Parts: sequence; structure tokens; C-alpha cells
Amino acid sequence: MKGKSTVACALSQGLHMRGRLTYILDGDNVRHGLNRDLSFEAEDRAENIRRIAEVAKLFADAGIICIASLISPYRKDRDACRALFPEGDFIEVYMDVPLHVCENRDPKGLYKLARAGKIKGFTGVDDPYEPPLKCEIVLQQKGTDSVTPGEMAETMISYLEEKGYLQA
Ligand SMILES: Nc1ncnc2c1ncn2[C@@H]1O[C@H](COP(=O)(O)OS(=O)(=O)O)[C@@H](OP(=O)(O)O)[C@H]1O
Ligand SMILES: Nc1ncnc2c1ncn2[C@@H]1O[C@H](COP(=O)(O)OP(=O)(O)O)[C@@H](O)[C@H]1O
Repeated sequence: MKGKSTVACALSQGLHMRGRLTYILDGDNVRHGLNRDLSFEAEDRAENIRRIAEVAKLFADAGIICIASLISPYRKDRDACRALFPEGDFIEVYMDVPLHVCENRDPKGLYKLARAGKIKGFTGVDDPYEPPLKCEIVLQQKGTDSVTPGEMAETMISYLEEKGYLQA
């Protein structure tokens, strides 16, 4: 789902410019430390997501906006996260990026390995991504034009402003 980390950084920068503290919990990074014991089997993905949500809650308690950039491909795991937070504190963002675009943004070459059958259970290739039925924000490509990470960040910041999340 290429673009999560890049857009998370752009959002974080935009929020810093508005005087807000943020912390990014990136699936790929957290899996090198806190979640290094977890695989990509469905139950381990659920545990990865659950732990990240619990850490996000700790940040939220400290008044820090936590940006969790992870695939979280299954609806039930995302719904379980939502249930951990008070109403309105969990904002689900769906990055609706076509698979062929993701495959063209493949700096680590993982899609290629998955297509060659060298990685099994790879999201989008031989493991499903379940798009949300209902979420707070959808980030989409506009027609054939690529939307920049900065534009995507602005969409999220506008949402937060409109809903009053950024009031002092
Ligand atoms: N089987 C499989 N499926 C999907 N992704 C895989 C897999 N194996 C390794 N990777 C790499 O792990 C990154 C995704 O980790 P996440 O913690 O975000 O995944 S999940 O939320 O637990 O599904 C993902 O990182 P991003 O490239 O940042 O998306 C991949 O680089
Ligand atoms: N909106 C965008 N337009 C063009 N390239 C992008 C965009 N978002 C991300 N990229 C590029 O795609 C690649 C993967 O992005 P990344 O943020 O690491 O994805 P993810 O965290 O989902 O794996 C990077 O090389 C990044 O520069």
C-alpha cells in the first residue's frame, strides 16, 4: 500500500507547523523492535495492530497525536482498535491506491519477490486487503494525476480542523 510512511511524515510535519506534538508508529519500524516476535500470519497481524493501538492510547493520554501507519488489512482488527478508543478519538484513514501504483513504488522489491512466490501471504498479492466499509477519511488518486503526499496531508489536516480537533 505504498505511501503510508511518506504521507505519515508529511502529516506529522503539517501538524508540527500548527504547534501540535505527534508521534508516528510505523508498522514496518515497530516490527523491528516491540513487535519483532510477530509474523505476517493473520493472528500475528492482529496482535501487531492491537499492540500498536495500545501504544497509541498511551500517546493520546499524554496529549500527543499518534499517527499509526500500518497496513492493518483486516476489518475486524481495525474495528477492534476503534473499540479501544473513546468515540471520535480513532480516525481511520483509507489510502485507496491501486495495486499497480503500489507495485511501481516498490523500493524494497517486496512485490517482485511476492509475485515470484518467494514471499508468501503478501498483502495485495496472495493475502487480502479488506477496504473499510465506513471510515473517516479516504485518500485517493484524482483520475490519472498523482496526488502528492503534501496534498494528502492537507486533506487530513482540513478534516481535523473542520471537526475541531486542532483547536487550542
Ligand atoms: N507478507 C507480507 N505482507 C505485507 N507486508 C509484508 C509482508 N512481509 C513483509 N512485509 C513488510 O512489512 C510491512 C507491513 O507491516 P505492517 O506491520 O504494516 O503490516 S500489518 O499491519 O501487520 O499487516 C510492509 O511494509 P510497507 O512497505 O511499509 O507497507 C512490508 O515491507
Ligand atoms: N504520493 C506519492 N507520489 C509519488 N511517490 C510516492 C508517493 N507516496 C510515496 N511515494 C514513494 O513510494 C515509495 C514507497 O513509499 P512509502 O511511504 O515508503 O510506502 P509504505 O510506507 O506504504 O511502504 C517511496 O519511494 C516514496 O517516495
